Amino acid sequence: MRSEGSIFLVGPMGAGKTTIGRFLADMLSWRFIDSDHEIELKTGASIPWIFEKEGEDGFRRREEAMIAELTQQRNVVLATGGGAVMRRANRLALQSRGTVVYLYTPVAMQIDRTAHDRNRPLLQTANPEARLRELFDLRDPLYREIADLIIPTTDGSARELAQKIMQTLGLAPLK
Ligand SMILES: Nc1ncnc2c1ncn2[C@@H]1O[C@H](COP(=O)(O)OP(=O)(O)O)[C@@H](O)[C@H]1O
Ligand SMILES: O=C(O)C1=C[C@@H](OP(=O)(O)O)[C@@H](O)[C@H](O)C1
Ligand SMILES: [Mg+2]
Repeated sequence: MRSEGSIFLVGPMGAGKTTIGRFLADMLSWRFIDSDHEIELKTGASIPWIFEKEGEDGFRRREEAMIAELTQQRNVVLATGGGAVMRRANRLALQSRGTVVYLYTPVAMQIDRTAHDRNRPLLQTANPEARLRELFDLRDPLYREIADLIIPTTDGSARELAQKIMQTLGLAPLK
């Protein structure tokens, strides 16, 4: 396991990648980058808009280009989107260029954390729970395949989980 370079957070929607990533970057005084946010800035459009106009394939193309770029940066905490691991090129980039942390989160908890958020196009369906279960079955093995570290998010606040990641990786807080 590498204790230098960058930290890449992977896991399903509602795992807390964006929230924990911010705390972690702040504690390490590293830059925080959210892949989805960067895609929105570069495209000048929201994630739902991209899915609507270009379909999931269009989004995945943009995401792959973004992950290729962002994984080259040093000393950053990168929150990926939940589906980034679906593309092999992304898995290779994440695995080879930094420390990958899988935020393991059961489906029931993902449901609780995403229920009121309309910004995840894949969950705008009659049965979001079934969709999350389907995605979990497909993706959990891929998250595990590239993870250097697996942190369950079932206990602890986002801040506490960021602290736990830092301690487990042997990284000292700068503040
Ligand atoms: N450990 C946690 N405990 C409670 N709520 C959390 C935790 N981590 C994240 N959340 C909440 O869950 C929601 C989804 O978090 P987010 O960081 O957007 O997840 P992701 O980026 O993995 O999809 C947010 O409202 C966030 O505040
Ligand atoms: O799981 C997915 O396929 C997606 C997860 C989202 O990011 P979060 O995991 O941060 O919600 C976002 O990239 C997009 O809506 C697709
Ligand atoms: Mg996110």
